[in-house]
Amino acid sequence: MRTAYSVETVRTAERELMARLPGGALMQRAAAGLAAACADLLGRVYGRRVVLLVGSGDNGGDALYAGARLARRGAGVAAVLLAPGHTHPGGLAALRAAGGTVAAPGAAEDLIDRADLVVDGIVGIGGSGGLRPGATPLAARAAGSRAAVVAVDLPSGVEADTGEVRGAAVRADLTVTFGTHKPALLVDPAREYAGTVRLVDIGLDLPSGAALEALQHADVAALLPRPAAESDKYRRGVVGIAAGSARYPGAAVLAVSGALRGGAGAVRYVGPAGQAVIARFPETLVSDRGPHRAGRVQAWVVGPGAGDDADTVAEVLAEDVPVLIDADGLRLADPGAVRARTAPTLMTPHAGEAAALLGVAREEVEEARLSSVRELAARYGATVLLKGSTTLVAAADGGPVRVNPTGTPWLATAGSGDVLSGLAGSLLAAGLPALDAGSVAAYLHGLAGRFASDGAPAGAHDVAEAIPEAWRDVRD
Ligand SMILES: NC(=O)C1=CN([C@@H]2O[C@H](COP(=O)(O)OP(=O)(O)OC[C@H]3O[C@@H](n4cnc5c(N)ncnc54)[C@H](O)[C@@H]3O)[C@@H](O)[C@H]2O)[C@@H](O)CC1
Ligand SMILES: Nc1ncnc2c1ncn2[C@@H]1O[C@H](COP(=O)(O)OP(=O)(O)O)[C@@H](O)[C@H]1O
Ligand SMILES: [K+]
Repeated sequence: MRTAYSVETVRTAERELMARLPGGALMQRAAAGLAAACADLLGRVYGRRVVLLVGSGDNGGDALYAGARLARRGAGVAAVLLAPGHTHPGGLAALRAAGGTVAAPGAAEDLIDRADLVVDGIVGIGGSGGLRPGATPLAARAAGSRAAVVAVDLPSGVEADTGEVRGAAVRADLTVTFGTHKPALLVDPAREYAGTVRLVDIGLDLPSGAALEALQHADVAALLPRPAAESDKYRRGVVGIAAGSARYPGAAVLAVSGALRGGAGAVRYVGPAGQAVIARFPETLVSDRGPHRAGRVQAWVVGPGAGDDADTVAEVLAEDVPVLIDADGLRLADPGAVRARTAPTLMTPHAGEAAALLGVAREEVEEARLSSVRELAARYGATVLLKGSTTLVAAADGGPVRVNPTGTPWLATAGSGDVLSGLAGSLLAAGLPALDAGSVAAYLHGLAGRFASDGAPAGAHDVAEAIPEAWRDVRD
């Protein structure tokens, strides 16, 4: 499991460690890791031109000490001091002692244009808000130059704890982060500014309460349902799909296609698209009765392509089994009925649907994905999976938010959300708790999207067909 911790937790862990180490030792560890990453990127250090953008805090100190290490290996290193009266004194002395220089006022732009590497030590976890006016043109110049840009700890200008970007920010090719990932390195839009992320171990002792968790293959493999010798289809779980309408029969077919590959022993379908479903998937148990009388299921999926069928949504919400609400179901569900449920509820909005539920503009959700998903989960007393460029899954009672690492923008294709809802519903029916069902489904779905597209456009049905390949990839 990959984890990310809040700034507050990082600071506490740093304080505890610093109390046990000689003064400055932690910064030396950070600077050594940073210099090594820069050297790897440069390939050859001797004769290279390096520009350090140095802010007023310890982030600038890291950059200066790393610059000193590169200067000792023969690089030409110049520091641009953004707050000249407030530069880390030890770092500056080390740079000078190693033969590095401080850029003359007005020389920064030219230096950046000729640099091989620009190191962003403007601000790290002490930052708030976007870049200040003095730094903005330098960050833009670096982005437009041929130099590689390495961010120290975080790309300056992003919000460490939320992944929000509230103004100008540095665009890095590589971010070298210390001790642990910070949420901004895993959550869009900030994640996109970070480039590749390299974690340097500085010996921090972190507690169990991470802000974010990202499942990896081994975690998912341990959670995947697997049939035992004595399993039968009912013991493996039956998932009910209440989806589709005369207008959108395809949503039902796609939800079923995901459900059939999600580990449940059987898929039961109720709704007006039974003929389309059975024509494509003859193994589906199609019922022409409402959810209440369709026969036992261990979890329901309601909403994909449901049109305006509010009665079916209400009927499903009244069932005392886990329920996944997607698409039209999110709009039709009575919030009071969702909150009143005692069995698990998993809601799977995209940013537009989440915005409608929160009563804000879509852009606000996209800019603040982490706070949006937490807010929705708390308001509805449900587990919420927010889809999109960074898929997040939050439980109602707080705790670490799961961030999905496998997605691909090729998944942004009509109907792929329907496949995800069926897949996650199937995992719920197989007995996974809602947080696990949502995050495992997102993981497999993202991987299936990658396999299905392999760099070219793919349809939602291709994604569904690639789920077994994703499953095997995780299990192997
Ligand atoms: N505390 C520690 O033990 C360690 C800290 N390390 C480094 O120290 C950094 C944190 O250092 P600091 O606490 O000094 O904080 P920063 O260096 O991140 O920020 C320092 C100052 O920058 C100013 N600032 C805030 N927002 C700004 C913005 N948007 N634009 C420009 N300036 C802004 C503020 O005056 C703030 O106090 C970490 O990110 C990491 O790079 C590492 O050396 C590892 C050890
Ligand atoms: N930019 C993106 N990067 C990665 N995944 C994305 C992106 N945009 C959409 N997705 C994924 O594609 C799927 C689309 O689902 P959804 O928006 O519900 O579409 P539909 O309603 O057409 O099925 C979701 O799994 C979502 O996370
Ligand atoms: K930085």
